[in-house]
Amino acid sequence: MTTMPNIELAKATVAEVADEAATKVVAREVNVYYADKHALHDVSIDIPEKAVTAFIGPSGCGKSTFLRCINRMNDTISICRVSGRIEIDGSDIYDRNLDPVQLRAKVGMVFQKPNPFPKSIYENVAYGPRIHGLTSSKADLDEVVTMSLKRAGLYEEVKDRLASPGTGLSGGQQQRLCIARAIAVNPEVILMDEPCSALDPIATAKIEELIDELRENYTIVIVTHSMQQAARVSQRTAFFHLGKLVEEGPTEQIFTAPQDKRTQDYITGRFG
Ligand SMILES: Nc1ncnc2c1ncn2[C@@H]1O[C@H](COP(=O)(O)OP(=O)(O)OP(=O)(O)O)[C@@H](O)[C@H]1O
Repeated sequence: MTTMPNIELAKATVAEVADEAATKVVAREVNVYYADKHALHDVSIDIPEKAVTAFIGPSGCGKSTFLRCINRMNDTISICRVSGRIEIDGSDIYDRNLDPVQLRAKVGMVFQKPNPFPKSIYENVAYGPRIHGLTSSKADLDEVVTMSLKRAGLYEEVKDRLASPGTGLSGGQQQRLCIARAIAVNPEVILMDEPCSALDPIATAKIEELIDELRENYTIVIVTHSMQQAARVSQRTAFFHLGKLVEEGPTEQIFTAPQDKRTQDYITGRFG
């Protein structure tokens, strides 16, 4: 049995959440190239609905590259080429007729560094619903903004200053604003690329709590450098190494009884 010191597992176990959940995202033999560099090799994985899946692994192993495949953010990198198949709810997201802008509303993304628009708190959240035509009146839009800020655990802190700039908030509040912005367009999947790496421990703890709450309504995939964080927030964990998905499974199993020696070496701190 392999154990990490001080590892505290997520409150909801896989048995309670992921095992019973339907599969939301299916990836089969996904390969990614940046020009001639083969960055991701034959990645196949099933990601369960309404659960948190963590991607872990040493720097440069391809975690972010694979995350970006799930909402076609790699399309924006000219030298990047993706092959294989990724389905969400059974539909091919690389279908030529599919509009990537619509896809990215359904599959929202939260980045490493909070990146609010240089606009008011209200406008940061209202922007997406407005451009996607999701609301029919100002009252509707107000309701979506309020609900999104509440779901992101930020409303109480900002309700009296919705017209103030989003960039004036603390780092942790800005990251929750970015989560509210993603939520406002009714996503089904939220991708988070190291969402706490620029935050202090208190702001990090708040985001982790929020991730646990959001799990009830959304499918969440999080890239993290912190194994403790993966253990605390996720029900499933996937370990990547040198562009390959080495092993994935219930988080508890990955951290206590990994099948592959590379996973074992990584989680016990032997490399990475
Ligand atoms: N835009 C890009 N252009 C060229 N190569 C890239 C690009 N993005 C990533 N790569 C390369 O692809 C490989 C995988 O990178 P990726 O950022 O996905 O890894 P990662 O596991 O997320 O790393 P980290 O933990 O350091 O963020 C690396 O070798 C990286 O240098």
